[in-house]
Amino acid sequence: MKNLLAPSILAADFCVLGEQIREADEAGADYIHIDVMDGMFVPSISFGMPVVSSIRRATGKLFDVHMMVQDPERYLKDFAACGADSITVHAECCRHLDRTLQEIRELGLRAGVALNPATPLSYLDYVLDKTDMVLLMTVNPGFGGQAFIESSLEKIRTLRQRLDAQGLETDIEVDGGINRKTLPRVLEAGANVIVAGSAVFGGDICKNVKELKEMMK
Ligand SMILES: O=C(CO)[C@H](O)[C@H](O)COP(=O)(O)O
Ligand SMILES: [Fe+2]
Repeated sequence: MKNLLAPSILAADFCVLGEQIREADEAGADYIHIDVMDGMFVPSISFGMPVVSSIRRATGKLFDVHMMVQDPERYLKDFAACGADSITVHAECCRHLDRTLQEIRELGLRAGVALNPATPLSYLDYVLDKTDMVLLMTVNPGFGGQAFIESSLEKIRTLRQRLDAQGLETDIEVDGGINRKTLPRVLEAGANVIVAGSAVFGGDICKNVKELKEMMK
């Protein structure tokens, strides 16, 4: 499977957001990871549709929208209209996960399901055929810059084994605490879409993207 790097703009300098996204794009980022937080499912509030529309002008790279939002089905059409290419919803937030995933695909987007660190993989049992990507949170969602949760490794490994056993090439995305130390470990466990916030935007963006991409070859 192809390994892909998805810099999380939550860690960017919002004063120069477009420029930093362009820098990450030109250095070789594959996706742009966009964390939408509602202050309900997670304590923090980040940004919404107007910001996504604006930054759409900065890059043609795939917009990977991670919705940390209660009842996210309320906003699917809006984010599709703003330029999202992929929408990932938390299983913990959806009363009708199967329907929500279908709606995302009907909008012509890639559909993702996110699981918190404490949420079991069994939440995926009956929706894998409607899921393009599983996002395994490797920190508790809500903030950037947190430490990687070790038990995630076994969860990634188990999920990859289950997908392989079913002949599925579903992407496994990991999000939270990914850096030069944890990256080789999550890749080895079977993750292939790598979100990195502080490890990309904390410091020299171009150098960080290039080094992380090199480690993913
Ligand atoms: O979804 C998220 C937080 O809920 C972010 O994508 C994640 O925290 C990335 O930040 P870092 O790489 O600094 O941990
Ligand atoms: Fe995220």
